[in-house]
Amino acid sequence: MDMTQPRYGVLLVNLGTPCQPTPKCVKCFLGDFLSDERVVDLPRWQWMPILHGVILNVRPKRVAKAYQSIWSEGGSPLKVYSLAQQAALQQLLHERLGETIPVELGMTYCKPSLRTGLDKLEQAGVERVIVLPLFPQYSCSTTGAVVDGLAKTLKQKRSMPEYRLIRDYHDNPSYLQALADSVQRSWDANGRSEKLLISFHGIPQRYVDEGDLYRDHCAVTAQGIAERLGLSDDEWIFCFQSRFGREPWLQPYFDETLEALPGQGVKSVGVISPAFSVDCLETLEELAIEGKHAFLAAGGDAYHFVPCLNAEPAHIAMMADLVQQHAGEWGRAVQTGEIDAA
Ligand SMILES: C=CC1=C(C)c2cc3[nH]c(cc4nc(cc5[nH]c(cc1n2)c(C)c5CCC(=O)O)C(CCC(=O)O)=C4C)c(C)c3C=C
Ligand SMILES: [Fe+2]
Ligand SMILES: [Fe+2]
Repeated sequence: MDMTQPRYGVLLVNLGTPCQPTPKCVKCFLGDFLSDERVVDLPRWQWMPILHGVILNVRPKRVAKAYQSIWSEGGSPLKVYSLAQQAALQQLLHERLGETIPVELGMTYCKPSLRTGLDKLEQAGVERVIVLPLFPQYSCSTTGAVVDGLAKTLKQKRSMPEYRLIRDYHDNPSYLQALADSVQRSWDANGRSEKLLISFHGIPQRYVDEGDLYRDHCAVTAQGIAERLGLSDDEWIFCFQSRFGREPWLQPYFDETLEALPGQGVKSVGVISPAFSVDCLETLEELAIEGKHAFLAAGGDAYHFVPCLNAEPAHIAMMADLVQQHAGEWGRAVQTGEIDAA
């Protein structure tokens, strides 16, 4: 074996995000994302006129404003944090293994693309790839779309690497512990809230009725966090945010649940959103800013959003564990022929 060839590489995959918080870039991102049949599965003849005739003319302006309110110096928070994870994971794998395991980032939509991530791994000499979508709970609309995107990318090439997919990690004990610890830190800093809302990005109820594992995965994650914090059943609420379109999405809805709480005598809440590996528009704007306004306007006193795990060491250590477990014999010299050669 070529000693400079890495044993394997890692492709971290996140959803994607606009490159600038402008209506033009947001339109390009939404057009790519919302054209995917995995995300919106209506018949094309029905959906395309709505998408191009209505949504892409109206939504980008409003959503660009929301992106502007959370934009950071390095760009979109989703991209900044995902790149920080990439660098930290490569460094930790190097520390643990004493050799370079290249880690690259690819997005399902927009840039850096899956193609860019895979090309970089190929250029580093990688022939075996662990694909780690940054979606802890499986959904056809996220992880399913990653698999489609990979297939589309590989179709453009004559060769392909061997690859393994980490389908989900919704019940990984280190992931659950890191989430529980992040809530505890928020309580230590802000006081313990009366209720913890464990809110997940929603999907249409119909996808679950048709077999998507997402709701079950979310329920296990939520239960795992509540148990680790020693919460009784009346101290936490399982809910879903970001409804889009007309059909019913997973319920209970975050916004309705939140706004009803002050009327029921609940004046302080904590909010955590474990479906997001990194902070992004949905957490920083919808949950941290809009959620707070809505709760205070409804009569609440204290609202604390618990940030995503981002590039926190416990999170990166969990990712490294996942990668090493899935790499299995790829990570061992005995399988590479080095021992025979010695
Ligand atoms: C239209 C249907 C949508 C489905 C189904 C959906 C599932 C889904 N999404 C995420 C993670 C993210 N979504 C983000 C933004 C976002 N999501 C939708 C729609 C659906 N999501 C839209 C239209 C948008 C863009 C914003 C808007 O127009 O309101 C993001 C944030 C991206 C960023 O740039 O910060 C993430 C992350 C999951 C995990 C999921 C299903 C489980
Ligand atoms: Fe763009
Ligand atoms: Fe989404």
